[in-house]
Order: sequence, then structure tokens, then C-alpha cells
Amino acid sequence: MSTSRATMIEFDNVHKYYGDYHALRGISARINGGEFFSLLGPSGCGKTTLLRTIAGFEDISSGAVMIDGRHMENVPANKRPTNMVFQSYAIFPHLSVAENVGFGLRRDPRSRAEKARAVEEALEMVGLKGYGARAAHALSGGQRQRVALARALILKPKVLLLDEPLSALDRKIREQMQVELIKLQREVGITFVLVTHDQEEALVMSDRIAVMFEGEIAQLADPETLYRRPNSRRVAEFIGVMNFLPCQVTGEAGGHIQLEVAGLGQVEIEPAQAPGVTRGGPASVGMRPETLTILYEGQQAGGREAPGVVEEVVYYGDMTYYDVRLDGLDHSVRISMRNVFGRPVLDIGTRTRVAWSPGALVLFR
Ligand SMILES: Nc1ncnc2c1ncn2[C@@H]1O[C@H](COP(=O)(O)OP(=O)(O)OP(=O)(O)O)[C@@H](O)[C@H]1O
Repeated sequence: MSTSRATMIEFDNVHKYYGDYHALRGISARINGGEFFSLLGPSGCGKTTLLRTIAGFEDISSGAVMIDGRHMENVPANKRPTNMVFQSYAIFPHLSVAENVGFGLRRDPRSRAEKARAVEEALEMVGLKGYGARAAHALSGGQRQRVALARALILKPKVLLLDEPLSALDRKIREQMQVELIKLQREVGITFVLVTHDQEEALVMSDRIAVMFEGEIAQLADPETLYRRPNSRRVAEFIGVMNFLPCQVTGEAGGHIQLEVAGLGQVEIEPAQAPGVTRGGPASVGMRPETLTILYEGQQAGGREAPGVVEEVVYYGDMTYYDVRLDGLDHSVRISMRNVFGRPVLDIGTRTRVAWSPGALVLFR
């Protein structure tokens, strides 16, 4: 959580060209002090380029980058209050862990004993207390990334930049490191800016996320807003799974938007459920798989329900995916249900009813 609300980083209409290629197309955004902020997007969307403009590794073509109220034009990378942790473990294999962590303190005027204490503190912060004397080359991937983190943190930057720092790690270690990184960020209170293409990682770790496509920010919001109220189909599809049903906007009354949705019938939604909608054009509604429920025989929905046929059942242990083709729809919708009672009991071809909630719909143009 944020310790300070003041703006730490500001992008003002940043453009970046590589030759003719327009890599950043008018980025404007603010990152707060003490915030865990992520740049999320598919390969090539410009997220690494944007991160590198903060570090000063990349010049911008026009616009401005400010850090802590200071214009960064003509401020070289080594004079900026930032430090970067890379995907590859950029540590020196021939040095010890402590030598790696203390590397940035070579010209620090403090005494040897003080520096050694700072190194030990940094190692403790990243969960490597007592590892100082070990050879860096003998560490595991996760441990090397911790050393890289400690080496960055010991310099006490105002901003820590993380370029896919966990992507080379195994899934289990990665998930563990995600939680540790969040804790660490809360502890040190430094602004973290993370680049990732992994939507789950961004949702788990971030206070706010900027979703980028083709050099632009498509949506900037907290994880829950991004997930529940994506402002475009593209953002919705990039973050998790979403079902789309064609619909018509039939009217507006009492502050509500009235829809006729294929497979669902007439529905009223709140304006907040149409975050990206401007007037005109064909529309569709989105529904997340977990907002739908399969009703068993005799079970009451307590709300809205739609009939259909089970087309596919995929068992995942803790949950089952059902693909159900609702009557009046030419494709199936995906439904995910926790397996609280064990195995799925519906067979392919079974007629069933699907419970849904108007409040869980999102309208897109
Ligand atoms: N030095 C460069 N010269 C020319 N084009 C570049 C250079 N660096 C990046 N690009 C191009 O700019 C675009 C954005 O690159 P960037 O590395 O920022 O993307 P990304 O979203 O971080 O993707 P990835 O996750 O694959 O690194 C890409 O199309 C890339 O090919």
C-alpha cells in the first residue's frame, strides 16, 4: 500500500520513435509515491521502452518525463533516483553474494564495517540473511533474483524499476516471489514499477496497472476495476476470460441502460457497467465465467436464468469449466464453477439452466 500519495513519476504526452517506428504514442500518466505500479501488455506494446524512459536508458522523441518533480531531460541514467532489476540475473557470478550486493557502494564514503552492515540488512530484507559469503554462481534462480533485488535496494532509490524480474522462474517459485515482493515493497515504501506480460502477476501485485497496446495506454486502473469494468473488449480479453454476447441498446430510463441481449433477453444495467462506451455502433455484453452458475435440476436461481445445452465439460480439480450454448445463441459461453462437492455431474448434451446476474455484465461497443 502507498505510503505517500504525491506524484513520483509523471509522463506528459511521451512519444518515442525508433527510426520510423512509433513505439510510444502519446503516453500521459502519473505514478504515485509508494505505489506498486505495473505496465502490462503483450509483447511489443512498448512497456519495456516506457520503463527504460524512466531509467534514462532511452531518450524520448517528444513530451516529458518527470521524477519527483524534476524534469528528466538531460539527466543521465546514473544521476536519476531510480534503479533497475532485470529479467536475466544480472549478477557477477565470480563474486560472493555480499560482494554483489555491495557492488554499488564501491565509492560510498562509509566505513567498511558500515557498508557490511548495510549489505547484511539488504540481504535480510530479501530473505537471504547469512548468505553473504556464498559464491553467487552457486545460487538458484530465485536466490539470484533476490541478490539482484538487494543490490538495487541497498542504493536506496526512490523508484525501483523491475523488468519482468520473475519471468525466468518456475511457477511455484514465481508465485512465492510475487508475495514476497509485495511484502518487501510495503516494508520499504519505495515506488515499484513492474513490467510484465503476465496478467495474473499484475493483478496479484499491483496497486494500479496500465494496460498497453501498440504504444498506447488502453486503460489505467486498480486491479479490481480492470477486471470487473474493462473499458474495451480488448482489455477484457487480455485480462482473464470473458464471454461476449451480441446485444442491442434499446433505450435509457431512470439512469439505466436497457439492452436486448442474445440468449439472455431484456436487461437493465448501470452506466458504470459501460465504462468504455460512447454512442453508436454494434454492441456486445461481456460476462466473466465465474459470474455464471449451472443450476442443477430443481435448483432455483433466485435471480435471472437462461436455458441451454452443455457442449463441453473440462475438469480442473478445484474447478470445472462448462461450455453451454444458451438457446438463441450461436456459440457457447464458458462457465467456471468451484468443485465444492467434488466431481462434475453434468454430461455433454444435457439440457441445463444457467443463472446469471445483470450486475455482472459489462457493455462494449
Ligand atoms: N532499440 C530499438 N530499435 C528499434 N526498435 C525497437 C528497439 N527497441 C524496441 N523496439 C521496438 O519497439 C516496440 C516496443 O518494444 P518494447 O521492448 O518496449 O516492447 P515490450 O512491450 O516490452 O515487449 P517485450 O515484452 O517483447 O519486450 C517493439 O516493436 C520493438 O521491436
